[in-house]
Amino acid sequence: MAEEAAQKPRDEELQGDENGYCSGIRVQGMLFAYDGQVPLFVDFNLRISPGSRCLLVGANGSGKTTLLKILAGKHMVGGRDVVRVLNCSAFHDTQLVCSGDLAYLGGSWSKSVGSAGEIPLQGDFSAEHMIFGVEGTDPDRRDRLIELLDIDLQWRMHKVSDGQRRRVQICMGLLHPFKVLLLDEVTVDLDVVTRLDLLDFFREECEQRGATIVYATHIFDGLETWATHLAHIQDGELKRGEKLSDVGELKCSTNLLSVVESWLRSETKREKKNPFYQTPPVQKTAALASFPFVSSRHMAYYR
Ligand SMILES: Nc1ncnc2c1ncn2[C@@H]1O[C@H](COP(=O)(O)OP(=O)(O)OP(=O)(O)O)[C@@H](O)[C@H]1O
Repeated sequence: MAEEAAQKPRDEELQGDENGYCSGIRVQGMLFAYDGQVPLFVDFNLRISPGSRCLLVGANGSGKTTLLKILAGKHMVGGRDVVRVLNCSAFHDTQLVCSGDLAYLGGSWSKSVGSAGEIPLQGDFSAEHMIFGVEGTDPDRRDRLIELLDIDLQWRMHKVSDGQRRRVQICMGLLHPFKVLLLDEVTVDLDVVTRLDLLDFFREECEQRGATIVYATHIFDGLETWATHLAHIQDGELKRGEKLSDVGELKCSTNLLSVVESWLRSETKREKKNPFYQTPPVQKTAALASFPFVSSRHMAYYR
C-alpha cells in the first residue's frame, strides 16, 4: 500500500491529463531523418513533466540539438500527436512560439544567406535598441534581466565580445515569461558568475511559475543540485530518462561529470569493439520509407 502511494505521483506524471496529454512535453513514436539520410530518431519517446529542469546529455552528434529544434517546432515531424508541448503540436500550433510560451535559445545570432549558409549578424545596433525593441515586455522583468546579465545598454553589438553578445541574446530570449524553455549550450560563453546567477534565475522560474526547462550541455559544473531530471541520448535513442535522484551511479560517484563521462566512454568502447556499430540498421531506412510524414526543411522556412 505504502509502495503504491509512493508510486502514484510518478504514474500521474507519466500519464498526463485525462486526454493522455502531459502539459509539459510529450514525444510519442517520433520518426525523424534529415534529407537523404537514414533516420536519426525512430520510434522515439520522451515525457518531461511541468516544472522540471531536465538535462539533455549525450556525445557529439547524438541528436540533442536536433531534438531541441524539433521540440521548438522548427522541423515538421509526424502528425499533430507526435510532438506535444503544453498540449499543443510543437510545429503546427504556431501560437506556442508567437505567444512566447515556448522559447528556444540556441546557436549564435546569424542569418541564412542562400549558398553562403549561416553568416553572423552584422550591423551597428546598441544593446538598448535590441532589448527595448522587444514589445510587450514587463519593465521589471526586463530590468532584472539586464542587471542579472550585467548588460551595458550602450554596448554596440558589432564591437562586443562573444560572451557580451550572448548576454544580450539571452536577455532578449527571456523577456517573455516562457512556460517551456529549450536551452542549447547557451551558457558556454558566459563567465562563471553570470552562468551561476542565470541558473538560479532558471530554478526560480521553474519553482515559482511552474516553467519547464530542457537544457542540453556538455558543462556539468553546479548542475548536480540544479537539475531535477536527466535524459541521455545515444545515436538518437533515449538510453535513460529519469529523475536525477533516481540515477544510482550518482549515489556512489563524486559528481555528474564523472557519471556522464563513464556513460560516454562505454559508448566509445562499444563502437571500437564493433566496427559495424555505425552501420545504419536496415529497419531504420525501411521505417522511413513506410512513414507518411517526414520532416520538411522547406516547411521550416515558413517559421
Ligand atoms: N542540417 C543537417 N543536415 C544533415 N544532418 C545533420 C544536420 N544537422 C545535424 N545533422 C546530423 O544529425 C546528427 C545529430 O546532430 P545534432 O546536432 O543533433 O547532435 P548534438 O547531440 O547536438 O551534437 P553536439 O553535442 O555536437 O552539439 C549528427 O550525425 C549530425 O551530423
